[in-house]
Amino acid sequence: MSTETQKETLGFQTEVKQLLNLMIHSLYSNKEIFLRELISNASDAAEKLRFKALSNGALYENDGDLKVTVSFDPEAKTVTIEDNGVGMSRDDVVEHLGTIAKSGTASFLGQLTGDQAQDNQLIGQFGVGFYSAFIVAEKVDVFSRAAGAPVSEGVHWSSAGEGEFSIATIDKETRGTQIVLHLKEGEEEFADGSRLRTLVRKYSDHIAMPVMMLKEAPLGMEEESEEPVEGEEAKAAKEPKEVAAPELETVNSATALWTLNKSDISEEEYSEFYKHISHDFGNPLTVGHNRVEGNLEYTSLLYVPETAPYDLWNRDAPRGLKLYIQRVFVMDQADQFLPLYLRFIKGVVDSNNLSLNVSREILQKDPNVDKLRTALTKRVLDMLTKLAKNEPEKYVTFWKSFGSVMKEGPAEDYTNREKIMKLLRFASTHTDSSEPTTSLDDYIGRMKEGQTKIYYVVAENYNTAKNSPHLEIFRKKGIEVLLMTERVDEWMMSHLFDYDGKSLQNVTKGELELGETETEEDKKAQEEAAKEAEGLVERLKERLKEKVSDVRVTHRLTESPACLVLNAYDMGAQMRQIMEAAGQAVPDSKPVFEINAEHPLIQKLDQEPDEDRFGELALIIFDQADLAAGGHLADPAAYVTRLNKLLLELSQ
Ligand SMILES: Nc1ncnc2c1ncn2[C@@H]1O[C@H](COP(=O)(O)OP(=O)(O)OP(=O)(O)O)[C@@H](O)[C@H]1O
Repeated sequence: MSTETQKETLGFQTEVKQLLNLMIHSLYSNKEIFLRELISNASDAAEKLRFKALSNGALYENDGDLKVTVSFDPEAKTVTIEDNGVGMSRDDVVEHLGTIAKSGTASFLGQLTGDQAQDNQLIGQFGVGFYSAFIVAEKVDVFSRAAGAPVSEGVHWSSAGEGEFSIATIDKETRGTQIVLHLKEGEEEFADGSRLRTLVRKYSDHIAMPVMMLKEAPLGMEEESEEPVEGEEAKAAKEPKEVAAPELETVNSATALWTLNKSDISEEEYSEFYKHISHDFGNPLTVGHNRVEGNLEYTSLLYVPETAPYDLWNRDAPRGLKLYIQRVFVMDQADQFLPLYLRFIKGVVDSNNLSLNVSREILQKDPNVDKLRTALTKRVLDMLTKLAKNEPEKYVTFWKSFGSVMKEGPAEDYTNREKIMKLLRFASTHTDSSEPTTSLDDYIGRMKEGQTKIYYVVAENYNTAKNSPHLEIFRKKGIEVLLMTERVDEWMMSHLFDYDGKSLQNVTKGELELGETETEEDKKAQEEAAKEAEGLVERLKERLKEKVSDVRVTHRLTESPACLVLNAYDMGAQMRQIMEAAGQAVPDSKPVFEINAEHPLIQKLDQEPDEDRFGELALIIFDQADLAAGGHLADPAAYVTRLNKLLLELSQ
């Protein structure tokens, strides 16, 4: 290696240090994956060059034979992964191998607890990558030169993975990147030809780039041709050979997985390819592989991951599919091909309809992109529908990871609204569990005779929802109610009005209508109760006029004395909190106060002659109704004072 100039030592970004630590510990039991990660990067680099060279052939520097080479030296205890891809400039190296550019990394790493089991789970959300080299290496040397840059602009990066790295400028004849791992003590097993071959075949069989290794001659034997040889050729073959330079051979299949027929691909191969493109540790939950011919020609290989990445909520984080055009890699994170609410999908789309001469800007204008997006969206929704139908348990796993993102769907994608609604899952009073397993179709299948609406409640958490006073009458009548507790629920429901001809009804809003599940007798009894309580209602209206828009006798309650009901078009508590937290002005609205005229406390209230005591008691019942539905009192201290006063009086 030529002399090094401009050598300097730099510190890793704090996040890199943390990540390195985490990775080395949590991946130790799966350490061999470093090879997959480095080969993935090398193969990506070669594919990137192929694309760039379409518009600038000089980048090939007369070597268009793209490949990845793996070699080893048992004496020096090294493993080397080399590619002749795009390579990196000095700035690229500092940026890519010294920092983590992904937004949200710091806050993700801030969640680390020091508890290994818990932290190991977290790393699963992050994805592996170059730094996995340090699982097996005590020192890593990277030699790189960007394609097209002069020989004198090579870079040598070196680090022991302990907080800093050195970087120097060198001469590098060949473009691309060479990564030399100096194996840790105890990891020498990797400096072995058959071990490496096995790993390449296991993990990197179906990447598009050939992975080359030196041919291994059988021990103690000259290499022999397998073809039967005759005559002159046979004579020549028997003559002693010059010791030729060792030859490289391709170790993997080197055919991009999605170009094969489904029937020729094993589940394992699908999983390995998923890890190759996603840098995920785990297996995918499900995969969809389709080849479509005709006007719109494409192959898609789409994966649903099992766990959500740490930055799922960052709607600006880069994501999307890997785009290939006529088998040539064009770009990562092509986010034009799926709507945002499907941003968790990983995969590849390979199309024949787009021009290889594309950029992100051109893609935005190409009508074929819209067609592909429509087709791929449908594919994903069909894939999920199939998963829900055939493997409901897996579907619940999916829903727990990505359900809240899917809930952005009905508002974002009007065309597919019905399909998406079919995929929604909720907790429900029917299952008596917080697991989101009930679909709208399940609900409809269990509707009572005469029931025309789908009832739901939105609350901060499962217990508040389940124990909400608003559910009392539903429980009594055996009518199921969906329990919604996610932040996006109220927002989503504000975009949905009906499903399969049944309207969706929030049980805490508007007048309660139970349709034909109510008998004539029920209705008569309600009218009578209302009449009897007219006096009390008037008194309460007067007393609470600052706080409520109306007071009426309820028929929702069987056990609680009172509840608060929102007017049909008012914003619910959850949306209100979200808007307020975002600093938005929220219109003021007063609830309706509904009282259970049969409740002993309400009857006591009715009989209270002292107007002051009546007022105090009314306020307590009002605040309690708010509390029971998960509300946050406007003046909690005043409530406590009133209640204590009452308790004292009672104990005297
Ligand atoms: N062999 C290589 N040739 C060229 N660039 C490389 C190579 N290996 C890594 N890089 C650069 O370093 C970056 C960081 O690599 P790393 O493996 O840590 O992240 P990554 O998660 O693989 O990145 P990506 O999400 O793009 O795959 C890569 O995105 C790439 O730009």
